[in-house]
Amino acid sequence: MKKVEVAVGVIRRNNQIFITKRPQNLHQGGKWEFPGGKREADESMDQALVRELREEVGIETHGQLPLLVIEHDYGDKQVVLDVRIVEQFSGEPHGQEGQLGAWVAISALSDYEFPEANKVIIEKLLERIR
Ligand SMILES: Nc1nc2c([nH]c(=O)n2[C@H]2C[C@H](O)[C@@H](COP(=O)(O)OP(=O)(O)OP(=O)(O)O)O2)c(=O)[nH]1
Ligand SMILES: [Mg+2]
Repeated sequence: MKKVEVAVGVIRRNNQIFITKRPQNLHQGGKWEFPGGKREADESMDQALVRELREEVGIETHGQLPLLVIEHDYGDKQVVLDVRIVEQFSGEPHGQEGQLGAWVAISALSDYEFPEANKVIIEKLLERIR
């Protein structure tokens, strides 16, 4: 099965992260996520993240810090998530495609339901604020 490469943005302001809810009809729908999406063939990961954050949450990204890369097999789909922290951006993030959005304290992220692959992302963020 082909691996789907996904650029994922952890949008951070102080100790809060902006998350959105995946539309029900999509893969892993109904769960919360860090905004992002598939890299297109003619793009770098950086470019893919800038485009996805513009399309999904309406911000302009000015800086990306690598956090981790996760490979996960959902059975029906194999993904490689390239997760970056975004602290430098302009505009106020909001669900630009009608999806719910929320600023959540890092310590409260574990109260939200995320796709399975996200467990390690949340663990790593928690380690950072400990
Ligand atoms: N954006 C995002 N995707 C995630 C997360 N965790 C996780 O397993 N995924 C998976 C779900 C999807 O299979 C894939 C992302 O694809 P996507 O549906 O967001 O892609 P996209 O925005 O380009 O949308 P489209 O091409 O389907 O319109 O990565 C996460 O935190 N954020
Ligand atoms: Mg997406």
